[in-house]
Amino acid sequence: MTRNEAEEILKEHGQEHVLRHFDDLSAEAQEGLLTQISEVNWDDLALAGVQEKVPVGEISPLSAVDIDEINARRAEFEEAGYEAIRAGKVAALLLAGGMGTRLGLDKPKGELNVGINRTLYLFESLIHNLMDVTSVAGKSIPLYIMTSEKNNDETIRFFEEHDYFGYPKEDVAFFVQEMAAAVDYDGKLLLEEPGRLATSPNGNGGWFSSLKKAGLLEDVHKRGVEWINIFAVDNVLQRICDPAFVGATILSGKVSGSKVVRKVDAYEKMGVLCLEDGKPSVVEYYEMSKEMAESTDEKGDLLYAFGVILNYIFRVDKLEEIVGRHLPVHVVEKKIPYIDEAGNLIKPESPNGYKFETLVVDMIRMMDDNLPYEVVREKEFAPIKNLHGVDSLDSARELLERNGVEL
Ligand SMILES: CC(=O)N[C@H]1[C@@H](OP(=O)(O)O)O[C@H](CO)[C@@H](O)[C@@H]1O
Repeated sequence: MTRNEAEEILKEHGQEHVLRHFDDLSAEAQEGLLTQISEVNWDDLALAGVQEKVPVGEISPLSAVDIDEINARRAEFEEAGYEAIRAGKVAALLLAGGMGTRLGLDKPKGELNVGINRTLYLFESLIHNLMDVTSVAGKSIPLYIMTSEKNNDETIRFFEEHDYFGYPKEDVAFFVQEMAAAVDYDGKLLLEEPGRLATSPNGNGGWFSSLKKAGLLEDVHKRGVEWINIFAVDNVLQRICDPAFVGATILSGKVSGSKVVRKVDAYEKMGVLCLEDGKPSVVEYYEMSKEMAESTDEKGDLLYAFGVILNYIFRVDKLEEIVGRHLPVHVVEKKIPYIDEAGNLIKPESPNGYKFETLVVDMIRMMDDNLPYEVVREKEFAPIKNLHGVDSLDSARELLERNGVEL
C-alpha cells in the first residue's frame, strides 16, 4: 500500500491521526505501518462499542457422556483412540499466543514456572502430559503451536533452549496467530509506537484460519492427520490427545468433541455447553442470562451443568468446510497501552478501548454436532488465570500436588 492509498483509506474512516508521525519514521517503519494499515479490518472497527448481534436461538440443556459411562466403556474408547493415534490421524494444537502479563511475567504465558522447589514450566508440563500418551502409543503426535507476533520468536527460542523438553523437534511446528488493531472508546485506532498500530491477537477463533494461512494445512494433509485436539496453554493438568476422549468422539460418529467438567456453581466463569435450535453450542459465562445460569431440574441440579475446559477435538474435513465462514466478532474492553498526541507512552490503569476477537466457542455452533465428554475436574482442570485465588497459580499447584506431581 502506498502512502497516498493509506491516506485515502484513513480519511474515509476518520483515522488520519495514524500518519501523524509518518515523516519522522525510518523507511522500514514507514513500510511496516503501511502494511499494518492495509491489514486493518474496517468491518470490525465499525463494531466499536457494540457487540455484534449474534442471533440467539432456542436454548435447551445438553447432557454429556458422563464419567460413569466413560469408565464403563473406557477400554473400548481407549482402543479406538490409540488406533487412530498409531495410524497418525491425530494432531495436537496448543493455543499459546498470550503473554503472562496478568501473572507478573513479561514473557509468553507458557514460560511460567509452576514449580516450587524445582523448575517446571507450563510448556514443559504440557509437553510431558502429551508424552504420557505418545510413550504408550509408541508413536509421536504432530504438535502445532500457535504463538502471536508478540511472543513467537521468544517461544521458539525457549523451546530450542530446552531442547523441546524431549519432544521430537521434527514433529513440532510453530505458526503465528493473526493480529487485530485496537481502538479507543471513540473508535480511533491507537498507536503503540509512533510507527505502529496497537494490535493484539485476534482471539482463539482464528486458530484454524491462521494455521491454514501459515501453509501448515499441507503438513496436516501430508501426515494424514484427520483430527486436531486443540488446548489452551493455561490448564496445566489437562490430558492432551487423551485416547479415551479421541476414541469416544470417533466412535460417536460426531465431527467434534469437547471436554467438560461439572461447574462448581451457577456462576463459575466457564463457557457452558447447551443446545441451540437443536445443535450443540457454547454460551460464554459473560453472555449467559441469570435465568439460564441458575435454572435447575426437579432434583435441584443445574440444568446447564457442564462447563467447557477449552480442550476440543475437531475433524479436519469439517474444519475445512467451515473455515471461510464468518465468525461473530466479540468486542472486548481492555487496557491498551498507547502513545498520546505528544508521543508519550501511556499505560492505562483501567480499560481505555476495545479489542476485537473471534472465539473458538462460536466454532462449536458451526459444527453439525459435538460430543460433550465429562472429565474429573480435580484430575484435568487447573487453569492458571491469576496468581492467587480462584483458578490461580496457587490453586493449580495444590491440584498438581494432589495428583502426585512433585513441585
Ligand atoms: C473463548 C474461550 O474459549 N473461552 C474459554 C476460556 O475462557 P477465559 O475467559 O479465557 O477464562 O477458558 C475457560 C476455561 O478455563 C472456558 O470455559 C471458556 O469457554
